[in-house]
Amino acid sequence: MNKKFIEVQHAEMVFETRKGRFHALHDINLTVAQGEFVTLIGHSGCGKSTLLNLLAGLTTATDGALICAGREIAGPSPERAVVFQNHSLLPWLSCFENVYLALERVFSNKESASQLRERASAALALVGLGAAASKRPNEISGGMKQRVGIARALSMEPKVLLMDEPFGALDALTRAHLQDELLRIVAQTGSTVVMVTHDVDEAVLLSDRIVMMSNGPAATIGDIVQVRLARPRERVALAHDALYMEYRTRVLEFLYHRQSRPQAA
Ligand SMILES: Nc1ncnc2c1ncn2[C@@H]1O[C@H](COP(=O)(O)OP(=O)(O)OP(=O)(O)O)[C@@H](O)[C@H]1O
Repeated sequence: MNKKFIEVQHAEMVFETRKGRFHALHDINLTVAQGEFVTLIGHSGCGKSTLLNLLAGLTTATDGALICAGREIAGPSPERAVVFQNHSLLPWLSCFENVYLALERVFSNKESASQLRERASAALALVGLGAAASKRPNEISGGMKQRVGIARALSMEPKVLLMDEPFGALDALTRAHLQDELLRIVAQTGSTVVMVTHDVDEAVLLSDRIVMMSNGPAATIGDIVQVRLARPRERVALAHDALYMEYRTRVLEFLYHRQSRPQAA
């Protein structure tokens, strides 16, 4: 297993704004092992999405280096699939067609239409949506829409799955259900995941490591918690687990004692 599958070295991000330069991220250093599940947590506006966007190649760091699978991240790539909070499905296409369209854009010159159809069906089955493949987004629930977004990302068989608060807009029960689904999917696919979250329980339940970011400007990694809870993880059993509580407390202490909420948030 490659322990340095993703490497972020001394990354800086400065935005040029109408009010001048805004130093969002400072000296970010992080390595992510292949198959590792890493969450980024921190107060609103600290730069979690900015860091995820750098990993996605949607923006470029103003300094430092970002490397994935031995190559510099120079732009977006299907190797690093992104799932956003807003599922961004095309409403006039079925679930199947939404996944298929994304596959066609990337792989149509390498794979036949029947191979792509197989891939799309397999990805929908993986997220438990095989039976809903022909439905349009307005015919399914918010949780199901988000699962289509995850299926679309997984259908690319990405090296890395980047998720920006993928369950942020869902109610608590749907969210819990999708977290369990994600645990199952990641166990099955062995995906490397970097996920932004605001939710401490979500971070402890899902992660191998929780990366805790300091408040901006010039936000950086304040501390990292290594979560040594055995997998598979079961949420009800963990609710009484002393180690789970300890990790939870460590993250809460970081967020509310060491980095209290910024005034403007
Ligand atoms: N394109 C941009 N131009 C200027 N400033 C930006 C830009 N993108 C982000 N910022 C600023 O960088 C900081 C970090 O933003 P970012 O969205 O990464 O935070 P976040 O931790 O993901 O927040 P939230 O949890 O609320 O989504 C914020 O102060 C934000 O205003």
